[in-house]
Amino acid sequence: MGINGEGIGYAERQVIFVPGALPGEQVVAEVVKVEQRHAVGKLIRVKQKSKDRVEPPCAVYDQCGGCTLQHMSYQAQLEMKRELVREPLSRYAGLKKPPVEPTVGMADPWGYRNKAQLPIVEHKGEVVVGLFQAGSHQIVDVSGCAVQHPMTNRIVQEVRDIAKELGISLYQEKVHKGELRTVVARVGFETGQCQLTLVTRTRELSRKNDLVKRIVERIPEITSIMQNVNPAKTSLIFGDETIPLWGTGDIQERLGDVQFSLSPRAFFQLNPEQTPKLYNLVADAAELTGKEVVVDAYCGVGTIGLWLAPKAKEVHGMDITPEAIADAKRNAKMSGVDNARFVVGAAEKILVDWMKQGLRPDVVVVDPPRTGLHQDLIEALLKTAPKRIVYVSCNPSTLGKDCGQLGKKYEIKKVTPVDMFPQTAHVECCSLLVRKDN
Ligand SMILES: C[S@@+](CC[C@H](N)C(=O)[O-])C[C@H]1O[C@@H](n2cnc3c(N)ncnc32)[C@H](O)[C@@H]1O
Repeated sequence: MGINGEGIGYAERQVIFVPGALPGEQVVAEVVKVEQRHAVGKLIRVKQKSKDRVEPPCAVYDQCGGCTLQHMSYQAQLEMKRELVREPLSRYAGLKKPPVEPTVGMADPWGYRNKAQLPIVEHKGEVVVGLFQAGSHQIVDVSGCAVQHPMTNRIVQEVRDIAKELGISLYQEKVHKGELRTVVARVGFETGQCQLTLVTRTRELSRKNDLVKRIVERIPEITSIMQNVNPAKTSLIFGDETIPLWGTGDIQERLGDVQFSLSPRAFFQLNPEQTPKLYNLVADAAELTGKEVVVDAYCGVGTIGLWLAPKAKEVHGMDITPEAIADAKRNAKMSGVDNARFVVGAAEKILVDWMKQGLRPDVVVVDPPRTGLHQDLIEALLKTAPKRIVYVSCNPSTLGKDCGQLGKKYEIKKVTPVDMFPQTAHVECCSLLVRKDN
């Protein structure tokens, strides 16, 4: 299987990637693209079925492109993800037998997402909130999405209906006109609090007051309605300005003993059932005794740092997003943590500054975006050489490459994939790297 969940096979010795095909199957596929080293095929028919093939429950599975593995049994998905993590570790980090544990899965791998982030458009006279079909500008209505929490689906459906009733002006990408562009719905699984963010092209939003009034009437669970203004011609969701429309600005969420306050743009893990499992793996890997200085690099709203703080001497976190750091500071206060500090800035710069100021961390946790660690951070880690690095990654390929470099000084002891995104090919993992001369 490929990293996007495609089946990889051969057709007359030509390597061919076929989305929807599974290992061990024989399929009829139409070649739709030929690249230098491989072709891409569209699945027409399965001639010989894998035992792992299941009927995808979602009605728009073929069109949506959001999930890519609903046709594979959940157990097989978990095994495939373990393999997805193993492969780049042997390729880039030169490990003959990468120490990859079985993937930590969910008991019920549906309805797990706490946030929906969907464009709202007019399509053939209807208001549709959905995802663009892979490789096209055709929008598919996903308002009943099976991997979303039912509450985010409900908010999205209500906004869609109210926008239609009120004739709200909707954004048209082609001509860069219209007002409302994206609906972002977030729910706190533990607290039940709900946040709606309406992303608009303009500061003005016609019939804004009526829209807010109807939302509040129809969704009593809603606690926060915000407007984010994004005037740019861009595929990025959010702009720089966020205006409160109703209720509290942030919503509250709890993971274990830690309390979080979430502003609309702050990153927060999407799967609240799996997140504590991931953070417990980080805590196990860090092996804290209460004496350690811990750095939480790419800390977001402080989640991992605050999880570890009760067992550490002190925690130092940094993140490039100012709102996330503001949330992290508030979260520390709300959770009664007084041994953690959080600073705005690029991890690769801040860690070097802290080292110059004499900080010598025992454990560094890194949780970078999909692009992996910045080269300067890798060099700073090799220089400061903490005893342990705990690497949380959402991209096995950059994890493999970064471990290849860190391998100069570190042994990769244990890697545990965690299935944060069932039904998709994405996989998160927690890796423990221990200094070789330790
Ligand atoms: C995968 S998230 C991890 C957040 C957090 N550890 C968590 O578990 O919720 C990556 C974070 O890296 C931040 N980020 C991106 N580039 C960065 C950089 N160069 N330096 C510091 N933070 C960065 C983003 O703002 C985001 O919060």
